[in-house]
Parts: sequence; structure tokens; C-alpha cells
Amino acid sequence: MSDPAAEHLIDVQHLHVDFHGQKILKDISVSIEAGETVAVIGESGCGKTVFMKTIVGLIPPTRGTLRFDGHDLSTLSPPALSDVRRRFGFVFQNAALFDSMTIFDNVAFPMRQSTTADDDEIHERVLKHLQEVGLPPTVISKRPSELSGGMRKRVGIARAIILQPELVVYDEPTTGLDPIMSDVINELMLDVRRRYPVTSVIVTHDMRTAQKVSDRVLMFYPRARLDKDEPQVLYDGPPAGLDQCKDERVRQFVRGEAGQRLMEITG
Ligand SMILES: Nc1ncnc2c1ncn2[C@@H]1O[C@H](COP(=O)(O)OP(=O)(O)OP(=O)(O)O)[C@@H](O)[C@H]1O
Repeated sequence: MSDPAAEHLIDVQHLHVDFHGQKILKDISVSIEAGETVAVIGESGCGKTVFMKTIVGLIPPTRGTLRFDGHDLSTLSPPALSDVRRRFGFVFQNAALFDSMTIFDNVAFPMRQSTTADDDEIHERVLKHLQEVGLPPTVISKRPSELSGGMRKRVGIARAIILQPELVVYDEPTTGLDPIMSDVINELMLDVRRRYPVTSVIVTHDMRTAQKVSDRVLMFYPRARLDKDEPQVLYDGPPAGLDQCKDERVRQFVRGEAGQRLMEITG
């Protein structure tokens, strides 16, 4: 249930994440409001996925606080954390479907795990959500390996929304798809937002996704290449402002220009 006292749906304050002494995220403070769609962009390895996994409680912060709807995720007991996680939907990279299960069982999985719904109810909901992502009922008996990459991504979205989550996180939802299928997925993410009152966080390399689907963009920069006192989030604002950002690193990233990086790599 939503906590009326919580100021922001997601509130990250002074977040640091290190792995074996390697500093990945440094002093990130970001608040996300209910209903926002936030794209997280930045070059490979800058920590986008780590950030996403941290805000859903899959990676514990090394330092800092992280609240979802007022709950400090790092202090919750495992059962309480599971309860909060039920409010999240995950669309993992490459859809991450269970290969040995049918499409029906994949999409039904969160309902079977987390609800007491009977078979009829589950059947009805699975077909409803498959229809919402543009898949016919005939796919239910197939295995993931029998579907195209774009279809698998759609199954992943159907599975992520079946419990009507408040927060949906998408990890590179269009990676590996052709431009047309990428646009289908972009439209589906917009459609999910229109149908349900969700907050969305989308980790993406696809500038078209960021421009078309998000209403706010966070651009991260690799921690190791920042000056000592520079913030790691180089840009936090609407997608339309990216082109005019004062920071050249942001403009170069958005235009896909190697710039300084090329000189670093080639010496
Ligand atoms: N569980 C982990 N243990 C140790 N190191 C990790 C772990 N997860 C991520 N890393 C490291 O953290 C850094 C950031 O990884 P992350 O996956 O967040 O990058 P990214 O910005 O999402 O990159 P990409 O766009 O290539 O997916 C990388 O150097 C990665 O090797």
C-alpha cells in the first residue's frame, strides 16, 4: 500500500556502491516521483544496471540510503523486502524467460508465486496481458526458443506487469532488436504507462527510447573517469534538453561521437 507520508516514491540519498573495493556508484542522490518515466543512459560500464538493481533491493548499497515509498530497503527483513518487491515488475535484459517453461507458465509465474489466484483467474490474466503486448493466445503453449527476440521481449513485459506493479524497471528493453521492433517495444512501454499508473525506470543505450518514452533522463558517467569532486550524474532533466546540455560529454554521448574517448583509446 502506498504510504501517504512518503515524499517521493523512490528516494536515493548519497548512494555509494563498491564491489571488492572498486567504486562503481559515487554519492548519487536522486528522487523519482510516482508516475515518472525515467531513462538511465551512459556509456557501458558506468553503473546503470547496478543503479537499477540497487533501487529494487537486489544489490545492497555500500553507503547511503534508499527508500521506496518511505521504506528503507537496506533495513527491511527478507520477508518485508519480498513484500515490497512484489510491487515491482522487472523486464530483464534478453527478457530472461525460463527456457524450460511454456509462455503461459512464464507469464503466470509471478501470479503463482505471489497470489492465491485460481487457475481460471490466472488463465484470464495471462491471456489479457499477452493480448495487451500484441501476442495471440496461440503462443501460450510455445517455449521461449520458438519465439523471435521481439516476441520474447513482449512476453517479458507481459510477465512484468501481471501483478500490476507500481514500479517497472526495464533493463535495455530494445537491445538486439531491429529499429521497427524497437519502436514496437517503445510503444508498448508507453502503452503500459497509459493503461496503468506505473512509475518506470528504463536502463537503455537506445537514444530513441530515451527521447520517445521517458519524461526525464539521468545520464551517468563512469566513476573512474570523473574528477574528484564531479557528480556522477552528468545530466538530470527532460530528454528535449540533452542536445543543449552545457556539458560536452553529454552532447557527444547523445550524438554518438567518441570525441575525447577516441583519443584516450588510440592514445
Ligand atoms: N555483482 C557484481 N560484482 C562485481 N562487479 C560488478 C557486479 N555487477 C556489476 N559489476 C561491475 O560494475 C560495473 C558497472 O556495471 P553495470 O552493469 O552497471 O554497467 P552498465 O552501465 O549497465 O553497462 P552496460 O551498458 O554495458 O550494461 C562494471 O565494471 C561491472 O563489471
